[in-house]
Amino acid sequence: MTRPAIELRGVRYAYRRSEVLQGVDTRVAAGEVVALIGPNGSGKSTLLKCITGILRPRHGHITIAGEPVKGQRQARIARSLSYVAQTTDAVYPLTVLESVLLGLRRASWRHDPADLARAEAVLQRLGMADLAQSPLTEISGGQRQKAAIARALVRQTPFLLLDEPTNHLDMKHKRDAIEILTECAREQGQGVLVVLHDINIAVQLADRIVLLRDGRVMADGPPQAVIDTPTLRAAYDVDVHVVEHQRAPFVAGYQLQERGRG
Ligand SMILES: Nc1ncnc2c1ncn2[C@@H]1O[C@H](COP(=O)(O)OP(=O)(O)OP(=O)(O)O)[C@@H](O)[C@H]1O
Repeated sequence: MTRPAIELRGVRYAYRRSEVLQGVDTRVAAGEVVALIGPNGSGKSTLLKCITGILRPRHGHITIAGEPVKGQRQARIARSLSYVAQTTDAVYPLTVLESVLLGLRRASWRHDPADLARAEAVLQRLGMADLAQSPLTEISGGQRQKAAIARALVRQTPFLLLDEPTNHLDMKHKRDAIEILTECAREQGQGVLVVLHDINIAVQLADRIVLLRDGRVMADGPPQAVIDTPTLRAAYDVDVHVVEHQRAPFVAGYQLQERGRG
């Protein structure tokens, strides 16, 4: 039996006249981690927003476990997926714990003890238990990013979409985030789609990497099949060097351009 999946077929999206997504086909199956990479402006965040139903593509089809996103109410889509947006600025001084409980969006002012236990367990898992009572406006950018991840994890939806969830995190917290997202896929069978700029993290984390450039899928496959020197040079216009490290591709660095020397 095929696993439930998010499927995209021929997805096109334009904000105004310029088409930002130019016919994207890909899928994310339950239990799988897919990393979405590509240069700035290649359409990664737009693609995530199309899947969530925040943006409505002009052409193409998106289905979540066989149900078309088109025409579905946001609340219904939200039952199938959790979304962590790129910016996690705090506007309201909710505590970290309150913000995680908000992820459950219960229609009651009283929090169920089971919800509280679930939220506390997620904070514990992210190493944030000691910050539970801190206002979101008084914690660091990296801590706020982890609170946003916690808000998504507590919902335990079949699919998780995360837009650059590790960009404010230090090495240790990046490693923790990789481990937690891997657990979500392996142990809870969630399908994870994560936008990343750090290609080495994408290689460590993902079963498949989708490389987007100018709104088109340039490569889609296991890390070993997608990450190599010629592909990355073509995608990013940078003289990058990919080597092999622990039997996986590893971006070792890139050449700086000579500017005005000599
Ligand atoms: N609200 C908007 N209105 C108009 N154009 C937009 C809007 N949001 C994004 N764009 C444009 O759409 C293109 C794709 O943007 P998107 O944010 O999807 O790229 P991205 O791959 O996520 O980039 P980054 O890596 O910089 O986050 C860019 O050229 C961007 O300027």
